[in-house]
Amino acid sequence: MKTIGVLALQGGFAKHLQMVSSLGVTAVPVRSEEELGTLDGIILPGGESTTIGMLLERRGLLAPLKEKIAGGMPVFGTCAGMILLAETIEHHHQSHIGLMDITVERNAYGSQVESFEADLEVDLYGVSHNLRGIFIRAPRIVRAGINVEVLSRFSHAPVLIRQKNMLAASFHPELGSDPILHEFFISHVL
Ligand SMILES: NC(=O)CC[C@H](N)C(=O)O
Repeated sequence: MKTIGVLALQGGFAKHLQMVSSLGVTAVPVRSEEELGTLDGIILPGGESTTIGMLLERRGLLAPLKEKIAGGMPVFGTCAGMILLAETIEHHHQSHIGLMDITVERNAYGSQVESFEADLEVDLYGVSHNLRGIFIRAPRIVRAGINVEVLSRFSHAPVLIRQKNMLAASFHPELGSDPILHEFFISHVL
């Protein structure tokens, strides 16, 4: 039986826990280094990336988490979780994991229309799937390195990407009704 951790320091971790559990997989909140040890994979939720990064550092979790992911632990970062994974965050100096070969711009989809939904086509290895993407003060991927696979785009920018054991979305798949990306993470990335 697989166990998926959901980083539960701040932000939208509850819906991720629910979605993973609804797929019949054990989901546990993660708040300490000890809790990292027993996981098959981890989800980094949306929220405020500066706060999550600061709490990761304060709790001594940043270095061990980075080490685990660099060592191959599967990770799925959504929104702020994707920002934490990005190698470069434009215009901001904040604590982050920095292992994905991407540059992101925080809150990049405009300050007036801060949140929106869009119909996305996601390409899950030959199987194309329509998904409603919920974007909440979402980051934009402004650069993706050659090792980064783009699984979906919205208005030309990648919004769902994979680099080896790391999957990331600039939107919130846990807030929709379709668990396809959680299923994909569990079956293909794990
Ligand atoms: N929904 C989200 O996770 C928003 C991310 C947030 N704007 C940040 O920069 O951290």
